[in-house]
Amino acid sequence: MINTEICTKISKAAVKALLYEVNVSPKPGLVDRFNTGAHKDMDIFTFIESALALEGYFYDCCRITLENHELDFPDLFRLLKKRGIAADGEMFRATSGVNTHKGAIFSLGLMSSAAAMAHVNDSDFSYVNICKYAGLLSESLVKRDLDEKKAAEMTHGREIYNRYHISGIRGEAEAGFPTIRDHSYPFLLNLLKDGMTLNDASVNVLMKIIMNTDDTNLISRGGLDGLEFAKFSAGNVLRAGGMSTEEGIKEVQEMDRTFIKRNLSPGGSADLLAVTLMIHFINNG
Ligand SMILES: CC(C)(COP(=O)(O)OP(=O)(O)OC[C@H]1O[C@@H](n2cnc3c(N)ncnc32)[C@H](O[C@H]2O[C@H](COP(=O)(O)OP(=O)(O)OP(=O)(O)O)[C@@H](O)[C@H]2O)[C@@H]1O)[C@@H](O)C(=O)NCCC(=O)NCCS
Ligand SMILES: Nc1ncnc2[nH]cnc12
Repeated sequence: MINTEICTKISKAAVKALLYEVNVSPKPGLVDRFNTGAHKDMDIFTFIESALALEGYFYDCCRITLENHELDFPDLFRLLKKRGIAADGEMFRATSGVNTHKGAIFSLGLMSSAAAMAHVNDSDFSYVNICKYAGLLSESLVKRDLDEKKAAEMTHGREIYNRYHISGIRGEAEAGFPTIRDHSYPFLLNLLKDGMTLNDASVNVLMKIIMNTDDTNLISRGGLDGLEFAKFSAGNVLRAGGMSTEEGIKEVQEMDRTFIKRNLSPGGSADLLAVTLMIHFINNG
C-alpha cells in the first residue's frame, strides 16, 4: 500500500476506536451512553467532537513516521511530540477547553506511529509488533521526561511521579504497553472468539485494564486508596462473570454508582481500551 492509504487506514482506526470507546457502556466513573460518570464538564458529544477533531493529527503521526523512518527513535519522537502538543490545542478548541483526550493524544498518536513503523519495516500489524515499536519510540521517556525534568511545568503525572514514583502513561509506553500486549488485547480476542458482543467484551476488557495498570487519573482523584479500590472492584466484576452473567452486570452497575459517589474516573484505563480497540480495527477493519 502507498503511504496515503496506510495513513488513512491507521488514522481512521484511531478515530473509530475513540468513538467506540466512549460508546461502550456501562463504564464505571466514565462518560458513556448512560451517563457522564464522575464528570460534570463533559458528555458523550464532547468526546465525539474531540475524536473527530483528531483525525488529521493521527494521519500526521503516520505521515511524519513514514517520511522520517530513517531517524533514530528519540529524534522521531521529538517530531511527534511537537505535533502532539499542537493536537492538544486542537482538542481544547473542539471541546471549549475540556481535557477529553490529552492522554489519548499521546497513546493513540504513539500507536499510529508504531503501526506505520510496523508496516514499513515488517509489513506486520500484529499487536505484539505494534507494541514493540511503541516501546522503542518511547525509550528512556521516564528518564527524559520525569527524572531529568523535576522542575518542569507541574502536571498530575509529574506530581504523582515525584510523590509515589509511579510513571503512569510514560512508564506504560516505555515498556511497550504491557497492559495491552499481555492483558487487554489477548483477552479481547478470547472474548470475541467466545461470541461476546464488542460492547460487552470491551466492558470486561476495561475491568482487566483497570486491574493491571496504575491509572494516574484514579490516583489524582482518589489517592493510592482510590487506585487499589478500583482494582479490587474491577476484579470483583470479572470474578462475578463480568457482562456474561446477571451478577456480573449488577457488579458493574454498582461499581459505576460507587465511582460517581467517590469522584473516581479511570480515564487512563479508558484510553488503553481505545488503544486496544484501535489495534483491533487496524487488523479487522
Ligand atoms: C505525556 C503526557 C500524557 C503528559 O501528561 P501528564 O504529565 O499530565 O501525565 P499523566 O497525568 O500521567 O497522564 C496524562 C493522561 O494520560 C492518561 N493516563 C493516565 N494514566 C495512564 C496509564 N497508566 N496508562 C495510559 N494512560 C494513562 C490520562 O488521560 C485520560 O484521562 C484524561 C481525562 O480524565 P480527567 O480526570 O478528566 O483528567 P483531568 O482533566 O486531568 O482531571 P480533572 O481536572 O477533570 O479532575 C484525558 O486526558 C484522557 O486522555 C491522563 O490524564 C502528554 O500530555 C504530553 O506530554 N503530551 C505532549 C504531546 C506528546 O508527547 N505527544 C507524543 C505523540 S507520539
Ligand atoms: N469515556 C471517558 N470518560 C471519561 N474520561 C475519559 N478519558 C477517555 N475516555 C473517557
